[in-house]
Amino acid sequence: MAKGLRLISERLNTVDLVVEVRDARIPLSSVNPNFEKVVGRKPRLVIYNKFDLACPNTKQPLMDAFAKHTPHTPVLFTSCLKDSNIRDILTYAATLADPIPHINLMIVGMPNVGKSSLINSLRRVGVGKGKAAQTGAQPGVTRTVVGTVKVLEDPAIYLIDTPGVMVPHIADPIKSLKVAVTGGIRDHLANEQVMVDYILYELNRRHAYDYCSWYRLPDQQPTNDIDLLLHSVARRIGAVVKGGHLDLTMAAKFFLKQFRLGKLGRYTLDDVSPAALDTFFDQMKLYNGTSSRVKQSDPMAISRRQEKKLAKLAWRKEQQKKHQLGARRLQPADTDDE
Ligand SMILES: Nc1nc2c(ncn2[C@@H]2O[C@H](COP(=O)(O)OP(=O)(O)OP(=O)(O)O)[C@@H](O)[C@H]2O)c(=O)[nH]1
Repeated sequence: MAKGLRLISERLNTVDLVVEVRDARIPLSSVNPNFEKVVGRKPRLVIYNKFDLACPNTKQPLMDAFAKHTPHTPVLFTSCLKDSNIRDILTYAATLADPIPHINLMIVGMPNVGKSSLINSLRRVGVGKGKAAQTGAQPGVTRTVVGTVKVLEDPAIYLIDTPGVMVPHIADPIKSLKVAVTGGIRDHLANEQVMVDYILYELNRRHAYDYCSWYRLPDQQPTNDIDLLLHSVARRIGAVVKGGHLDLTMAAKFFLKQFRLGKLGRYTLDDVSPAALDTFFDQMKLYNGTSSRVKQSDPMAISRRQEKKLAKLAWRKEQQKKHQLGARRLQPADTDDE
């Protein structure tokens, strides 16, 4: 994480446009606040990738929020699998070509959001060339800066690939579950059955009950019981181990994969209501230093302020003491003078 941020900041001065890739299924949770501090006010294009897996209704509220809070930051919704809207990225980057003779783009984002896939899509669409970056279903495939790759001839546009940058510790357990179910955390670090339980909760909350018939749940009725679901899934896919027992881990892995492939439907797991988006943008402004408000949510910021305040108080007290001491020292002389 620290290495990733360091690599980004080292290359930043050679970059004309930062292309920040986010996962459209978790448009708020796939943002790394530390990254805001590093990239700050550099020209940026925000990409909501994997839009083919996200709820289509979330596009408009997100666009409205961008127009309201950061009107100079363009935002695009892409799918690297279908190369949809990829040309729009090149078209936007090309607008920077005057006066810059060739444009350097840097692709950044959390693990597994599709950075490498985007590089390959851009090359396919821009210069008709094949794979330049390795992709993978598990996070952390992009490890080092691959170098620069040309994605358009005229005007010349180059790309730098960077490793995914992950928040070191996501304090909010729901946020970390969202990142995990969308593939942002390596599966062996997150419990599959817990992830499936969360997906089940989200499906039920949305009354998305198709799973009941697909996996032949008893009486095709929705359930909150993860065991019941996993037993039905295991039976349906024939996940049986020695002795005829059902393999619930295999069932959980299967269900998770179905969700990630969009087979259970298109879902956006973050709240994109106007109020939630206002809060999100306000927080981001605090991180990248474009807000005049005090950073209440960051205890470090408060303690630093308090530290300064205390230092000021201590200095004043010191001055007062010196003053009093000086006054006391002067007193006898004054008396002498009398
Ligand atoms: N459905 C869908 N899948 C995508 C899309 N973009 C990428 N993927 C898949 O998501 C997975 C991760 O893609 P990568 O391009 O390797 O992601 P990355 O951000 O480079 O990942 P790291 O190397 O972990 O940083 C792969 O299985 C891709 O096929 C998309 O737009 N839609």
